[in-house]
Amino acid sequence: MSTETLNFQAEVSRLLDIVANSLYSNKEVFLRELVSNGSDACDRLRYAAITQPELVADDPNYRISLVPDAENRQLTIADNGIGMNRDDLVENLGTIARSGTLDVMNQLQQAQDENEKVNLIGQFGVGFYAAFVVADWIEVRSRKAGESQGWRWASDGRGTFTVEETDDAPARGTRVTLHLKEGEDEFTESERIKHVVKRHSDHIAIPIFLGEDEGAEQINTASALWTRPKSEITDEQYTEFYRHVSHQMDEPWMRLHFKAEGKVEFTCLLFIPSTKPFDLFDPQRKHGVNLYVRRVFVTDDCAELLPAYLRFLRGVVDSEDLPLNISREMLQHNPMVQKIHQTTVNRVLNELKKKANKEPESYQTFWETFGPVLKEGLYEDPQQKDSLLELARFRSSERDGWISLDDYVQNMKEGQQAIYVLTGDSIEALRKSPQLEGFKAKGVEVLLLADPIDDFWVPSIGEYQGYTLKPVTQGAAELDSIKSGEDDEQQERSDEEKTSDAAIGTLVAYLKTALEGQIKDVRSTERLTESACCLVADEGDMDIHLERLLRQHGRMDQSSQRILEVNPKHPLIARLSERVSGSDNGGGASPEIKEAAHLLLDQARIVEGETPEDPAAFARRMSDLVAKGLQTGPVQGTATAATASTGDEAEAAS
Ligand SMILES: Nc1ncnc2c1ncn2[C@@H]1O[C@H](COP(=O)(O)OP(=O)(O)OP(=O)(O)O)[C@@H](O)[C@H]1O
Repeated sequence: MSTETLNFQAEVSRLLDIVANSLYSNKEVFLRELVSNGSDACDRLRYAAITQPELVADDPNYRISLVPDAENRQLTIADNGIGMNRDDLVENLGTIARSGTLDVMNQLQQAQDENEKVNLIGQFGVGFYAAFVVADWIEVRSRKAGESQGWRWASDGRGTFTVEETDDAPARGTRVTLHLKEGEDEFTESERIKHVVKRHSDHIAIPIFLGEDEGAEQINTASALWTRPKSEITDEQYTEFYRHVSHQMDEPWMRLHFKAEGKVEFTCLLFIPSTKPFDLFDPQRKHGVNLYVRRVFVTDDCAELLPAYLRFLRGVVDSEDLPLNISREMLQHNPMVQKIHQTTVNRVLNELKKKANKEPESYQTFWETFGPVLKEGLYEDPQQKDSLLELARFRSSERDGWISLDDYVQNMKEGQQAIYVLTGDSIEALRKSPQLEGFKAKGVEVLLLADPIDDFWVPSIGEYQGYTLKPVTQGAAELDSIKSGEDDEQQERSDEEKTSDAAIGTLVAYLKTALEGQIKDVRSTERLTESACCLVADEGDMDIHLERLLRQHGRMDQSSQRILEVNPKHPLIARLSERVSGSDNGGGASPEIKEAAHLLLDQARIVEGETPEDPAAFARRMSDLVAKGLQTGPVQGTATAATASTGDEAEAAS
């Protein structure tokens, strides 16, 4: 078969440019990446050989060899792992098959800081392509285990690569030959190579040799890192291992290394990254923990091993008890896997609690990065609800920074029966929500929740320490029973206000009639202090923000009717009450007031982040009122009950 010349996927070409520039200061990592690929290839073959021992019969000892050739300025990285055939070469070394490719490419182009770029590249697993930082061109010769045909792939990393059959491939596995650029001779020097391997690849469990002949020297420890005693592992070795398993280049934020003994025996070496992996919100929600059985890699895709809400974990779980030839299907309902799952979740959550107590500031950065994922557990894992609630941190209407539920409970007012929450699209918008006004006036703290997941877990939580979690947008505001410490003043005000109770009652009745069919009810509220009106959900109805989210995602097509609450102390409402109840302007329902009723509802909808049901009618009403306001001349002073009615109504629309 003749030579095929193929184009790199467009993203690969762009990536190659970025890699060449941004990895340059850290170029020795190419060796780590290629050794890591060789090790993965051996791991995969070892697993395949459990059911097909003939694949390795003539060469059962896995190894990686680094072969420098100073004379020709070449370095070859060879492994006797699984190998690649033509299609594998084209697919693996010509494209980036990962989801989220474009996203990361865009982030890469926008990244300013070198470290940020290196980290993004690391998350992406550019692995192999890093070799173009030191090589002009690269040849890959490979023969897949169990196949007879060998293949040669070659490229100078400038847009195209070639693939052809070759007789010159290894008996099994892959040989990557780097034709080093001028000036990169250091990577043919034995001492330099040994140093780089010791530094970045000592944790690799497959032996790495310098040279291929009889006298080849093994230059790594070659025992699985997680099996070594903790006291013998340095921080650097842990970090390099983390980078190997996570394909990220950042520092791990936390590590957890333990051996579970008892009914089920296994070793765990887990890490939490310090930066967000680019696919954290990928719909597949896969975790990054590899399953090994007695040091043999089995799969990186055992969903049952860990819950999706811990998918930011990276590392390995190595079981002593599972059968080596276990299939995916068998893993699904395996009681040992379930036990490993439970034990590991408990250990991770406990470790997080310790971190939260000992290093609260560092814990907050973790929470900012992974809190939205951890919160998924609040409705997916009822067993861990209490632990997760203890770990959760929140923004609050009363304080800056993050607070825990315990902090909240300690700050509750006398008579307060619930933990109040408000969900929405952003913390900034929530801080301005009219629903908070009454709570703020009484100094009652409200938790502000702006992650999409919040709408889902809040209803499922029920209580924390005997207090119900309650959205402030739902039900009556219950503020009467909470003491603010200003009760005398409150008393005085309420005497004064009683006079207008009847008038407000009439307005409420009138609004109900005017807006019939559009709302469930109208009521006077204490919830508001500055705004004229707002919308709330009836007790037992779905939260307004949750409903909007579901509608946006096509999971719901109807919208529930809401309750319009009006603030009796607001000048506009007071003036409307007077007009409706009667003495001036003939009383009752003048067309002007009917228009105002619609404007009240529409402004409440707008504040809620919704659109008026009939935007054209809203615009017309508003223009009419403003025009009338202008005809009667400038409005004097601030809006009070004595202000011209048209001025008030114009304000209703603003
Ligand atoms: N020595 C090798 N033997 C067999 N396959 C290899 C080898 N080197 C690379 N590959 C294949 O090429 C793919 C891409 O390698 P690359 O180093 O670019 O990314 P990677 O981050 O290692 O990929 P992944 O994270 O998916 O393992 C690998 O996933 C593997 O399938």
